[in-house]
Amino acid sequence: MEKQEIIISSQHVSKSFGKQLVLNDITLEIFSGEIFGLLGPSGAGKTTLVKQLIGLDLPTGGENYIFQTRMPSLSIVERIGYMAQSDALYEELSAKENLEFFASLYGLTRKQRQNRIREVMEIVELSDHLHKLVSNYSGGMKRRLSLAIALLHEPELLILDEPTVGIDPVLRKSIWESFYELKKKGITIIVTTHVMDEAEKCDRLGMIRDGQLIAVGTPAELKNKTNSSTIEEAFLVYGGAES
Ligand SMILES: Nc1ncnc2c1ncn2[C@@H]1O[C@H](COP(=O)(O)OP(=O)(O)OP(=O)(O)O)[C@@H](O)[C@H]1O
Repeated sequence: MEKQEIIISSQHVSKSFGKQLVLNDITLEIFSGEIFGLLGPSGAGKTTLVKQLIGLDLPTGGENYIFQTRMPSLSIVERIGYMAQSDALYEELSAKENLEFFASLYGLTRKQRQNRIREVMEIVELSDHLHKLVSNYSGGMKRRLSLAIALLHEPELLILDEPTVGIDPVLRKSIWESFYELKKKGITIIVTTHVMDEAEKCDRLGMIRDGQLIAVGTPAELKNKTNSSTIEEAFLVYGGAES
C-alpha cells in the first residue's frame, strides 16, 4: 500500500494557562484524506489542541506542522477551512451577504463566488434560506452556514470544532454524507466531538482526556484492543488505565 502523506504533525505539544496544564505532551500524525476525530469529554482540551494545530494560538511547548510547514504560518491559511465552536457570523446580514463577505476575503472572483455559494449551500441544505437574515436562523442552521463558509474556498484540510452540535439526527447524517463526499475528493477532515456514535464514523480517532492523548487508532482497533463492544467502553478502559 502507498505510504500516506502526513498532513498534520504535532510534536510534543503542551499548553498551559497559568498553572493549569491543558495539553500534555501531545504527539500525533494525521494523514491525507482521512477523517480524524478528536474525541473527549467537555474540558478535555479538544478546542485548545485544534487552535494550536492551526496556529490560532501558540503552544507553550512543542511544535505543530501542517503541510510540512511549521505553524503558525500565514502562507497556508488558504489551504485550511476552519469552523470554530461558536459561530462567527454577521447576524444582521443575510446568509448570502455573509457568504459573499467571506468569499471576498478569500479572493474569489465574482463568478467563482456565485458558483461556490450555490454549491456550498446545497451541501448544507440551506439553498432555500439564502436570503434570510442570519438573526432569523435557528442554531442548527447557523452551524450549517458556518460549515458552508468553511467550505467556500475549497480547502484541502477542514478543521471542524463540534460541527454537528445542535443539529438534528437526520441532518447530522446528511452532513456526515457530505464529509464522505469531501473525503472522496481527497480532503482531509478533522472533527472534534464528544458524541460516541459520531466517533464511530471517523477513519481514526484520537481519544483525549485531561489534556492527554490516551489512545489513537481506528474505531475497530480501539474496541478490539480493549475488548469493548462500544467506543464509549473503550474510552473508559483507556481513561482508567491512565489514572
Ligand atoms: N483562554 C483560556 N484561558 C484559561 N483557560 C482556558 C482557556 N481556554 C481553555 N481553557 C481551559 O482549558 C481546558 C480545556 O478547554 P477546551 O475548550 O480545549 O476543552 P474541550 O475539550 O474543547 O471542551 P468542550 O467539548 O466543552 O468544548 C478547560 O479547563 C478550559 O477551562
